[in-house]
Amino acid sequence: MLFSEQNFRRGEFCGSIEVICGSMFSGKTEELIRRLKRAQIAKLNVEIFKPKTDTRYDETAVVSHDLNSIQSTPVDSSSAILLLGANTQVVGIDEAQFFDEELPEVCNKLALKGIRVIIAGLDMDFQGKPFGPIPALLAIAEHVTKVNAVCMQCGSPAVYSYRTVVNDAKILLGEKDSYEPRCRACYNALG
Ligand SMILES: Nc1ncnc2c1ncn2[C@@H]1O[C@H](COP(=O)(O)OP(=O)(O)O)[C@@H](O)[C@H]1O
Ligand SMILES: Cc1cn([C@H]2C[C@H](O)[C@@H](COP(=O)(O)O)O2)c(=O)[nH]c1=O
Ligand SMILES: [Zn+2]
Repeated sequence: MLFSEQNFRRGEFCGSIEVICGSMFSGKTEELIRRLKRAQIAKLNVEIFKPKTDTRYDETAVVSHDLNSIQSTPVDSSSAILLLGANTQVVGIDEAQFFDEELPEVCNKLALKGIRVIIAGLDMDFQGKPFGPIPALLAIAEHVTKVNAVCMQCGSPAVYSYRTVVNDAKILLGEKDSYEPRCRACYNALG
């Protein structure tokens, strides 16, 4: 589904929250970058944030698995997003699952200032459990896009991120070395 750059306007107000969720490799970051680059082309002021801890591909840029990228500001809490993003027109946030539980309220405050807030994050962790602030963000968003990866076992649409290494920690940064997207049947080893 394609998104227009402008929300329905009542007077000058155009704030909104969009969430892009799904498993690893489902295209969340690519969709986030696509929307943010279109906002930049439209000459809107855009501020992009990611968790400071996410240094997988780059210290500062948001980078997709296909190495598409866009510059961002790494921050260590959602309060920094409120501080640094309050005077812009569009705020983008990647890897939102790693932020604290205050993130939904921060996004709400930004949207109420008239800002278009676009968030990408994992809806489920490797155990298939809701991940961090994403469920609460899904509840308050105007627009939710759930994207699917391709199951690495059977080729069906994949909604789970299966961890291929033995490690029970909820947070374990990684890519194809430690995760593969799987469909419901393959994730649960059915059939
Ligand atoms: N199993 C897979 N299913 C879908 N895309 C995959 C898979 N493995 C690698 N990719 C690549 O990953 C890209 C998506 O990367 P990205 O947007 O960073 O995903 P996400 O942020 O959801 O992890 C796809 O365009 C595709 O080229
Ligand atoms: C499922 C799961 C993932 N992670 C980590 C692994 C990656 O570093 C990111 C997700 O990145 P992507 O852009 O969505 O591919 O999250 C984790 O720490 N714990 C998990 O359960
Ligand atoms: Zn499968």
